[in-house]
Amino acid sequence: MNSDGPKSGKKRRELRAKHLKKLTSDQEDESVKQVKDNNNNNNNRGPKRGREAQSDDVDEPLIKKAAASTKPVEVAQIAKTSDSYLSKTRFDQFPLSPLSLKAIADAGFKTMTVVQEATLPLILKGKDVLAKAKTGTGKTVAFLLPSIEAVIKSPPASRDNRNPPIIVLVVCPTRELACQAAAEANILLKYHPSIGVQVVIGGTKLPTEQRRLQKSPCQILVATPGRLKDHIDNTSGFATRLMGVKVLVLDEADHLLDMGFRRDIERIIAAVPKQRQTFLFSATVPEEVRQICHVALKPDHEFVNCVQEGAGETHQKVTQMYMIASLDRHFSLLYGLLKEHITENVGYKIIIFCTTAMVTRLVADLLGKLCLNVREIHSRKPQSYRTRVSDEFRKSKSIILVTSDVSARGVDYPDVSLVVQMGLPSDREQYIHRLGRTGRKGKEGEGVLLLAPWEEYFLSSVKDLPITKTALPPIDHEAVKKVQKGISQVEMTNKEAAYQAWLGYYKSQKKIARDTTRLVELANEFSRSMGLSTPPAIPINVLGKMGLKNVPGIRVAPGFDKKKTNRNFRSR
Ligand SMILES: Nc1ncnc2c1ncn2[C@@H]1O[C@H](COP(=O)(O)OP(=O)(O)OP(=O)(O)O)[C@@H](O)[C@H]1O
Repeated sequence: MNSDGPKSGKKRRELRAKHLKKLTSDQEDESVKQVKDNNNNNNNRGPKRGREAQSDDVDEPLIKKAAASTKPVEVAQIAKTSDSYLSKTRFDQFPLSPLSLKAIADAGFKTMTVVQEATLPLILKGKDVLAKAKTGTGKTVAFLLPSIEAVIKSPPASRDNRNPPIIVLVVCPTRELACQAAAEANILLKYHPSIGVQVVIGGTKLPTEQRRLQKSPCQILVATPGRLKDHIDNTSGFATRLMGVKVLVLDEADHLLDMGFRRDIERIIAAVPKQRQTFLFSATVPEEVRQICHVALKPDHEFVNCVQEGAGETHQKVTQMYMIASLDRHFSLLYGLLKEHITENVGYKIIIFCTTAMVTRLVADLLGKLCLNVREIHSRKPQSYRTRVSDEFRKSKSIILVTSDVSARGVDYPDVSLVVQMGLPSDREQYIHRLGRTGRKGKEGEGVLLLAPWEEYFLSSVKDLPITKTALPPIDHEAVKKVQKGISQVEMTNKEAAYQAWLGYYKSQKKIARDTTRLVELANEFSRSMGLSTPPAIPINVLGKMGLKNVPGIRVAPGFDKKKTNRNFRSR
């Protein structure tokens, strides 16, 4: 059970929800592409300009492996002596603007969190910082507060400047996270009316954002990488505005520096001045990221590590369990698990992570048929819907959110009591971030990972975490029958899309995809778990793209809808 947060926390959450609404209210309803698709599709490039042209012409990626030049500032000893995410240091012990301090007091923050205490003095000294701190421990405020100081210290733009400089650029991997960071910034800016924050996140037509940027200029811009790159390429005067950047922040830095975002991040780094301060924050910083962080950070940057490796990477107060069961039992097990948690936890709040957008839709549909209070978020929902559901989930109790990885990182939903991960997480880091949606701000929580026997190998990547095997809960015959009835009521088109998406996801998992005949056998097992006696047929062009043509067990569909089928197997 979660302990209740202080009253001020509730007030702050309400404030943040209000800010979130304001930030996204002017977005149009439009089908949403996968966030990463934003990065890959670059069809609408405008003419190259200055720095952009330079960076675009570079064949070699800017990000190459090199020895990390960092001397880590280990603050693990702070974390060790206290189980709390809070330190004893007050914000007014640092030379911060009195107006920021006033806003911090209004927000109900009494003392700094460990990561804030460790990074602020270094940042105020002008250092670049790579910071690793557990999920839900206040990293957003840690980078926003000194960023606001940088704006305050910058000379105000002259009134007749048509392209007023953007001083702080914050890059986040998902739209939800960008909106949340901007909302947090607005809380800190309560008494700084002359400092503006804007988000550019996609999910709306580019001209709408261009008009908004023009109408209300800002010194702080929060953006997702794909859309930011679109603006660099297509928005008049935008590249000039970016030349004013003094602070660049990469939130969820390890994710932004991995392959899916790398090219976009390289473009963004090339579009801001070399003379700047850069902050990289995340709850996970794998060695590969340490090796390549020099592309964004100065050689003398500090690595602030607030986390002890291994067990220390997750919260002690969050119990972690895994269950191994054949696929045909997963839906019944999930139902049993949810019923048990709901009975034992008044005001429960559950997040279920699924592998892809279409599997998410299927699971949400099924739980809806089973009369559970369920919502869904994934990349195939319009942004306005995602924002509305996200808001509702943030404020509600006794509710279940089924989601893809668009909610895996950074999203700050208070009081989540249980996180269920169904199927293979994409990697160890993603497991940690998803789990981190519960147990935030020192609260308690539970995490359950539900795997099939052939997915058990994943456990070796998290063997240093306190995750223990748990017995399968007994599922009575009635419950199994209820689940079977529920799944029989789920629309056929949703099952077809889920099957194809499932196959696409596991085809991208090297260990499983090595033997394609086995992969298809497993997919057909998944199909049977949806109550289908024969697996859905897949269009030949999609099979070609997946490299699964002529694999035994696959059914080929005669015609194909190129647009629809491509999206099904890609999106999260
Ligand atoms: N000094 C503070 N005292 C109390 N609460 C704080 C403080 N600083 C931040 N918070 C609150 O802590 C919560 C978690 O913060 P935040 O979302 O920034 O965590 P995070 O470390 O970025 O997590 P994740 O790794 O999941 O992104 C937020 O609700 C935020 O408002």
